[in-house]
Amino acid sequence: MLIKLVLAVQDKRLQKYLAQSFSLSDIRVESFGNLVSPWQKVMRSCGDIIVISESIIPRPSESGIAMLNDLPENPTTVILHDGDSSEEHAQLVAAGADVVLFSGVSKKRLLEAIETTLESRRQLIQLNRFHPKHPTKPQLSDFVLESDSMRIFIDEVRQVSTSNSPLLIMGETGVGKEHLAKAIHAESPRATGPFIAVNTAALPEQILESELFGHAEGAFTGAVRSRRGTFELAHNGTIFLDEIGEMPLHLQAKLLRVLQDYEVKPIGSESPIWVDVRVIAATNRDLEKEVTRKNFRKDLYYRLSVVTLTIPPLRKRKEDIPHMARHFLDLYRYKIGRDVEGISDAAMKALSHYEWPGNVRELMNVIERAILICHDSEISVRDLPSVFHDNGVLSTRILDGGLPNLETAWKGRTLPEVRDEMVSHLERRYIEMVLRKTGGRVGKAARIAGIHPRGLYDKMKTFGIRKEDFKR
Ligand SMILES: Nc1ncnc2c1ncn2[C@@H]1O[C@H](COP(=O)(O)OP(=O)(O)OP(=O)(O)O)[C@@H](O)[C@H]1O
Repeated sequence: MLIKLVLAVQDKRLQKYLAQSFSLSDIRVESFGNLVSPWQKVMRSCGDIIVISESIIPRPSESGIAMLNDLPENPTTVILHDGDSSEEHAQLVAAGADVVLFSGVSKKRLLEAIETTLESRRQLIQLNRFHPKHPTKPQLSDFVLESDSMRIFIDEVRQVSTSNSPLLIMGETGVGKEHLAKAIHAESPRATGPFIAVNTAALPEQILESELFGHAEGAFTGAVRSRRGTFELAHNGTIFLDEIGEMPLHLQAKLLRVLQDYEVKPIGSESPIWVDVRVIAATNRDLEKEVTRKNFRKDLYYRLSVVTLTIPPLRKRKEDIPHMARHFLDLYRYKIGRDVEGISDAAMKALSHYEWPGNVRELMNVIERAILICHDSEISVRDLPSVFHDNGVLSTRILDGGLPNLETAWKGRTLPEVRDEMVSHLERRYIEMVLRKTGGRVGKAARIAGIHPRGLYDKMKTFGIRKEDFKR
C-alpha cells in the first residue's frame, strides 16, 4: 500500500524540506500548508499520517484533534507545536495527538520522529493484513492434484507465479480463478504486500472508475473527500480484476495506461501517481471473441494475455472430486460443529458422476448443505440435492404440473429437506426465466425479480447459471 503523508506545515520552507525528504517509493506526499484553507484540505485528504502545525488546527485544539482521529483512515497525527512547554505538549497528547513535536527542533530530529511514525504505520498495515480474523491464504501446494490435467496446470502456474508480468486467468464460473490468483500472490515476491480483488462487473461505471483509480476532492458532484483507488492501495502487491470482460471500454483504455506506464491518474487530478502493482485479470468469457465484436480492446487483450492460464472445469478432472469433497467435508464439519466423518461410497459415486456446472463453488455448497442435513456419521445420497438421486425429475415435474407419487418420493425425508430442494429448483427456474426474458441482462432481470443485482448475481453463481448463455 502507498502510505499517504499529508503535510500542513505553516513554515513553507520546512514543509518543502519535509516533502522532498519523504518522496520515497512507498510514500505519497501531499502538502497543504501554503493553501488558503489547509484545514479543510487536510480533512478531505485521506491521509495515513498527518503532520500539521498546531496553529492550523481550529480552536479548541481538543475538538480539532478529535475530528482528525475520527477520520475513516484513522490517521497517525503528528502535531508541530511552536511552544516548547512539556505541559502544553502533554495536553495535546491527552487530547488524542499521537506525536507532539516542538517545531524548533533540528530538521534531523524532526525527520527521525516522522520516520518512526511511518515505520509504525507500515507495521500496523502488515499486522492488519495477517490478523487471524482474515481467512488463511490459499497456497499452490494446497491444490488437489489427482488428475493429470491439474498436475500439468499447476506446473505451468509455478513457472509464472514469481514473475511480475500480468496474468490472465480463464475458466468457467466457480472454477477457482480468484482462489488461484490468491495462491499465486502468496507464492510471489509480493506476498507481504496487499492482495485486492475488484469485481468489475458488480459496480456501475463511475463508481468502478473511482474504485480503481481514486478521485480528487470535488472531482464530481458528491465527491466531498478525495478517495484513494485500489491501484494505490495495492501498491507493492497484486490487484485481481475479476470479470475483466465486463469492463467498460473507456476504463479499458485507462487500465492499459497503468499496465504500460505504472501510473494512475485519479479522476479530477492532474498529478499521476506511480504504483508498483501486478495485475491478474480473470474472465469466463472468450475474450478473443469479444475483441472481434469490438467489446474488448485488442491492445489491452494482447497486454493481458501474454501469460494465459485456463483452469480446467471440474467435469474434466473428475479424479479430483473425491479429494476435494473430503477436503470441504473437513473444512465445514469443524466450522459447523457437526460430527460427520465421511461420505458413503454411493454418495461419492453420485458426486463423481455429476457434471458440476457451478464447479468448485457448487461442490462446496453441496457438501456444506449435506453436513447440515445429515443425521448419521456419513453423508449418504439422500443428503445430497435431488439432482444426485432423481436427476431433479421430481421437483421439475411438480413445477411443471405433473404429480408423481409424492408419498413414495418423499418417503424418509424431512420437510426442511423437501422444502429446500423445491425452493432451490424454483429459484433456478425463475432466474433462468427472467434472464431469458432480458437476454442475459442481470440488472434488468434483478429489477423484474425484485432483488438486488448483487443478490441475483450470487444466486447465479450458486446455481452455475451464466448470463452469456441467455444473450440473444
Ligand atoms: N482448488 C481449490 N481448493 C479449495 N477451494 C477452492 C479451490 N478452487 C476454488 N475454491 C473455492 O471455491 C469457491 C469459488 O472459487 P472462486 O471464487 O475462486 O471462483 P471463480 O472462478 O473466481 O468464480 P467466478 O467466475 O464466479 O467469479 C471459493 O470459495 C474458493 O475458495
